[in-house]
Amino acid sequence: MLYPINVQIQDRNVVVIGGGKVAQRKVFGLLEAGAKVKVVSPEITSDLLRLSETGEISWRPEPYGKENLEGALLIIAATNDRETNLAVKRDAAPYQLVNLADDPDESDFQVPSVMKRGKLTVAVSTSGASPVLAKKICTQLEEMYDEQYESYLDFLASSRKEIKASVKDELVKRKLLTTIADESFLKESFREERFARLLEETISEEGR
Ligand SMILES: C[C@@]1(CC(=O)O)c2cc3[nH]c(cc4nc(cc5[nH]c(cc(n2)[C@H]1CCC(=O)O)[C@@](C)(CC(=O)O)[C@@H]5CCC(=O)O)C(CC(=O)O)=C4CCC(=O)O)c(CCC(=O)O)c3CC(=O)O
Ligand SMILES: NC(=O)C1=CN([C@@H]2O[C@H](COP(=O)(O)OP(=O)(O)OC[C@H]3O[C@@H](n4cnc5c(N)ncnc54)[C@H](O)[C@@H]3O)[C@@H](O)[C@H]2O)C=CC1
Repeated sequence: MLYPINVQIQDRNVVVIGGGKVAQRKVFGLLEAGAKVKVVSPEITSDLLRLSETGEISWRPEPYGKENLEGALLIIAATNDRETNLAVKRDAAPYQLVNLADDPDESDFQVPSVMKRGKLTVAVSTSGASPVLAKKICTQLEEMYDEQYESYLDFLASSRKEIKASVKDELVKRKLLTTIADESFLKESFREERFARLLEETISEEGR
């Protein structure tokens, strides 16, 4: 079974071996999350070339060698050469996580399909059974969780901070946190005001 985590990779080193379509898709996702990406491949796509020219990625125009893995937190082997991909897995240190684009079973991690709405991230995995289905489910989720969730999550984040800072009783705190996650707050046009009133009432009741 796979253990899902959301990794903070801002400014962390990630090495991508291979520079084709699959490598490119992985690189785009990694850059979005702020990773420092190095691509190792004799040839790369025109989009990757552009990224290397602007300095958004570094490119080593050479075939894979073991030394390329040094200092990487995550490694993606996305060449079209199975032997090379397997060599990457073999050469990696035990503390490095390797993704093999052509071998779910040998991979230490798999890249899910992702749907984002501001602070909301939904990652869908089919454990390699059907990446197409994973993508389709994300598209359905995008309709279910539309644009209004972006500001709603910002509201929830700031309200939750206020609740944690000002309400002492654990039960009351839990009740408030559950209340603001109710759909009525999603739809409410004046939710900040409604929340402020609710918090004020709760605090004054607690003080009694
Ligand atoms: C195991 C995994 C490893 C990994 O890459 O991490 C893996 C493995 C393989 N994919 C293959 C094929 C395709 N992959 C896609 C698309 C995506 N693949 C992604 C992830 C994953 N793919 C991981 C499991 C995720 C899961 O299932 O939960 C996504 C979600 C994320 C991403 O890649 O960023 C991204 C959707 C992006 C989005 O959401 O937009 C498409 C469709 C398309 O390109 O549109 C096809 C063609 C159709 C088909 O073959 O089904 C093949 C066969 C290669 C061959 O036959 O040569 C293998 C190898 C094998 O199965 O052995
Ligand atoms: N995980 C996924 O989402 C998917 C995985 N695949 C698999 O991913 C692999 C790559 O697919 P594409 O990107 O479409 O292939 P591609 O043919 O577009 O690109 C292959 C890249 O690998 C590079 N390469 C080849 N040998 C190398 C070496 N020794 N060292 C460094 N780089 C080397 C080439 O220069 C090229 O840039 C294939 O094995 C395919 O089966 C395919 C589709 C989706």
